[in-house]
Amino acid sequence: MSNDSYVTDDGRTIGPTVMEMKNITLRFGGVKAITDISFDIREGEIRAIIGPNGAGKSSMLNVISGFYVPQEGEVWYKGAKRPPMKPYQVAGQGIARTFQNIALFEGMTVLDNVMTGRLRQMKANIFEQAIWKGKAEREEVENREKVERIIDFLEIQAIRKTPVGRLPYGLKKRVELARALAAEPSILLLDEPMAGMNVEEKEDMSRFILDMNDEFGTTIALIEHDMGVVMDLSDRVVVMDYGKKIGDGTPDEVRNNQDVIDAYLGVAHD
Ligand SMILES: Nc1ncnc2c1ncn2[C@@H]1O[C@H](COP(=O)(O)OP(=O)(O)OP(=O)(O)O)[C@@H](O)[C@H]1O
Repeated sequence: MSNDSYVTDDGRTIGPTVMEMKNITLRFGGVKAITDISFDIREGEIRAIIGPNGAGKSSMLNVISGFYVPQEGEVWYKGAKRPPMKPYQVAGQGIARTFQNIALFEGMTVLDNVMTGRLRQMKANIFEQAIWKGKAEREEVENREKVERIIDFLEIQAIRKTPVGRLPYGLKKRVELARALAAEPSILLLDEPMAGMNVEEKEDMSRFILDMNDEFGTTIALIEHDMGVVMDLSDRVVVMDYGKKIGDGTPDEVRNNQDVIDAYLGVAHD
């Protein structure tokens, strides 16, 4: 847990701890997917969780987003211990996520999909909308402005009115990112954002993640299988292997960690 701030070499401010995982253990019957893992996420940073197949990355992402409640350990968010919560409650606290298998409304346009990301911010209820049109209209205008800014930012203006189902994979991923960003999350969780992408798409996605963090100050936590892509992107990296944490630090620290090298080369464990 850290209360101080620092400025990175590229001029971004990394703030105090916003989320802390304390001694998390998660079991599925006899299988221990996560064993006693602790780490923190700081405001404004890009934090990656990496590891080989079956390391427990998805399980960890699902603990953060409330899909799984661990048998042991605590999740601390904004200075308070989080009680067991449903995923929608976690989302309500400002933790947005994307999914590896893209969860968009295929029949809806790009614009409408991104607008759904704003639902949490829409305060006027149906009753208020009926008796106080002005408030609902003002809200609608404000939501549209925010959404249009994100659409411009992610360079998807040209496909605003296109049904998502017609888009290629790389663009769908970008729309999903736009929708998550529209929620103005305190933490944005990305589930293997580069999976299934070609080199060019990976480069685009890396750039958007970096720019997003820079422009909106969004705190980003991502899980990724491919070690290469996250090293240029992340401020700090947690490395998991067989459900355990085997490394945690800057990309350089992690790259030179012998346990990490062994895990990625498939060296046998004790
Ligand atoms: N719902 C579940 N039921 C039972 N076992 C599970 C479940 N989800 C994950 N596991 C097991 O937990 C371990 C960690 O899996 P997890 O999917 O979290 O790893 P991962 O690092 O995300 O892997 P990958 O890179 O292959 O997606 C594996 O042994 C997996 O078989």
